[in-house]
Amino acid sequence: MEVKARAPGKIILAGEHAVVHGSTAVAAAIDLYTYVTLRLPLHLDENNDRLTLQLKDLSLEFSWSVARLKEEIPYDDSSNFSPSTPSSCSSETLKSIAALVEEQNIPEAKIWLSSGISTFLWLYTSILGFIPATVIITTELPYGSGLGSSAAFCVALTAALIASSGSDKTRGDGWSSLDETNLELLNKWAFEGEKIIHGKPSGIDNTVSAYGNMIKFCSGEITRLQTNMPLRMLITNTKVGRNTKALVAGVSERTVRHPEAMNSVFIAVDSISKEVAAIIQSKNENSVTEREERIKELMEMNQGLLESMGVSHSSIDTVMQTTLKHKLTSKLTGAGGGGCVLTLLPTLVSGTVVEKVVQELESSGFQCFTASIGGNGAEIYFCSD
Ligand SMILES: Nc1ncnc2c1ncn2[C@@H]1O[C@H](COP(=O)(O)OP(=O)(O)O)[C@@H](O)[C@H]1O
Ligand SMILES: C[C@@](O)(CCOP(=O)(O)O)CC(=O)O
Ligand SMILES: [Mg+2]
Repeated sequence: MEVKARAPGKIILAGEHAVVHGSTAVAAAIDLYTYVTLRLPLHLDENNDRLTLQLKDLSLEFSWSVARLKEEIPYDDSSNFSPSTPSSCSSETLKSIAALVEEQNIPEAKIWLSSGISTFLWLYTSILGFIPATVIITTELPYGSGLGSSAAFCVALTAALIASSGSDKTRGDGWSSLDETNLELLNKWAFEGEKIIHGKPSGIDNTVSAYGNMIKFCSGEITRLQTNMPLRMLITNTKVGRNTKALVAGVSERTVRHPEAMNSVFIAVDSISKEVAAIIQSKNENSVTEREERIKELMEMNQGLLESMGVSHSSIDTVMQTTLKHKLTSKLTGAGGGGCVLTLLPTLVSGTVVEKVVQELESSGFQCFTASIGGNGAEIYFCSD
């Protein structure tokens, strides 16, 4: 049996990092996806007892004997493996899983994949149990750049696992969404996966990847945003590698050192995000240009506050200065420290200006692209046997 799933990356328009500390944030899905193909054998075969993970874009394959996974990963014998009860990975289990990942001799230059592979083993064995399969992953998202590759990976993988474990294998034509109950379940499991990669995620990335569109998010509360405002963003990847877990931990450490000052920052971010959400949703009482001007100013303020949290980077400053020369406003998106930067492209900005900005940014070694904002969330596809 073969099931495919896909889940989108995201941009955070306002509120990253502060959202981990209870502030509101606004995020939107983008049309860049992570795809998972899950192949389960039709009949269990004694000669094939392997769980294989192929990361196609990286030409890497990892494989474990299922019997060995069962020996090493603690599990509760009394429970039927069931996707219906999301639970956290204990530190004891994570330690055993990390040892299984370490044995795979991941190339040193790709060691950042370890947390993703651990997450794979944990989500797979928790949801499907110890059965052989081949799982193939491809992605259109850059890894570790602020566009939510970790969440798209967790969401797409969980969607494929839930789809293949469930009784409801409604075989619609092409890609179809999950029903509300499964979507909620998927989101909970994906959040548990994100915890292994991020340490202390807010849950905004997995939520927007699972549900799609545009959301306002605060302490796990989700508001789906409806908008008729054409929002165009240029995305610039500084290609400076960084790691969300370390950046999130850095902000928490700063918060311990300066609780009052940082809490004031988080309160300010909360107001900014709420205002961004209100502008995006407002129904034409202001012209698009006026609304864009207000969003521009709020992005500028949000970027200043992200700088005060210590998550910006000289490469981000370069993007800011380059775009500002053309009167365009930018802010980092995601965890910062490098990664991707968003630049608002107002409706009235000319194509020539955009071309010029892109040319300048690319001559500094950055990569620019646009993505469509606010598309579908997680989807599944049952392939005929
Ligand atoms: N397709 C994938 N396959 C395996 N691991 C992945 C994949 N995508 C993301 N990851 C994991 O997520 C990590 C990147 O997540 P993170 O630092 O949160 O950045 P972002 O989510 O912004 O891309 C990678 O180091 C890897 O462990
Ligand atoms: C910094 C943060 O707000 C977003 C991280 O996004 P990304 O992993 O950099 O794509 C963390 C979180 O909300 O979990
Ligand atoms: Mg991430």
